[in-house]
Amino acid sequence: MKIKALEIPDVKVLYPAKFDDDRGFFSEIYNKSTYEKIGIQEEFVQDNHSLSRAVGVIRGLHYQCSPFAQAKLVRVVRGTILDVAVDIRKNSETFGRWVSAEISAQAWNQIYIPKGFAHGFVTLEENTEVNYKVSARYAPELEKSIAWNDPALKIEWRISEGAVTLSDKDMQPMSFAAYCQCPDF
Ligand SMILES: Cc1cn([C@H]2C[C@H](O)[C@@H](COP(=O)(O)OP(=O)(O)O[C@H]3O[C@H](C)C(=O)[C@H](O)[C@H]3O)O2)c(=O)[nH]c1=O
Repeated sequence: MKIKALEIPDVKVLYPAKFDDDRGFFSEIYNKSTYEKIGIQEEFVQDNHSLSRAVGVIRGLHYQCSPFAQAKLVRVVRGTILDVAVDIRKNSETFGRWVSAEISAQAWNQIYIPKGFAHGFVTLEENTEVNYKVSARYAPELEKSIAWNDPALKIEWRISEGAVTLSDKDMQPMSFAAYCQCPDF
């Protein structure tokens, strides 16, 4: 499988093989032993699927605190997202830096995001459906949000601020400065 390490090498873009034939195609979209060999050791315990109808839907930046911190393996089954991961590990040399990658059904790629990152994406096509595995169950009481448009992070979302659709939760996030006062990783 082709792998592309991003500027923060713990975050990887994966390109699973896709076997086309006259009937259509076949692809192993996850295989524990294959993924362990490339360093993805987590046991994934939950699969998520979200549909975002509009272009410019931003979901994020989210993370769960220990003991339910989540590694994520994200793919897109319809449409396209710009996926963003922010390093929020206080002792990391890339603390506060972010990486992004375009993940799409067309490219048939995936992005692996370890624990210790705040995660989000913006949809770049209508009716985009995202499937992702997480390594810990949903724990809403331990879930936190950092502002997607925090000036301290300067994330390039490729969408103008006026064209963004957010959940109520994502309209009341904490600032990155507030996170830095009491980091969770
Ligand atoms: C995340 C989650 C949500 N829910 C319920 C809770 C709400 O009633 C509803 C929508 O949840 P929320 O608005 O938090 O969904 P997203 O905004 O897509 O959240 C996700 O956005 C970014 C991309 C992430 O990386 C996280 O996986 C997750 O935080 O689904 C569940 O029942 N289980 C879950 O694991």
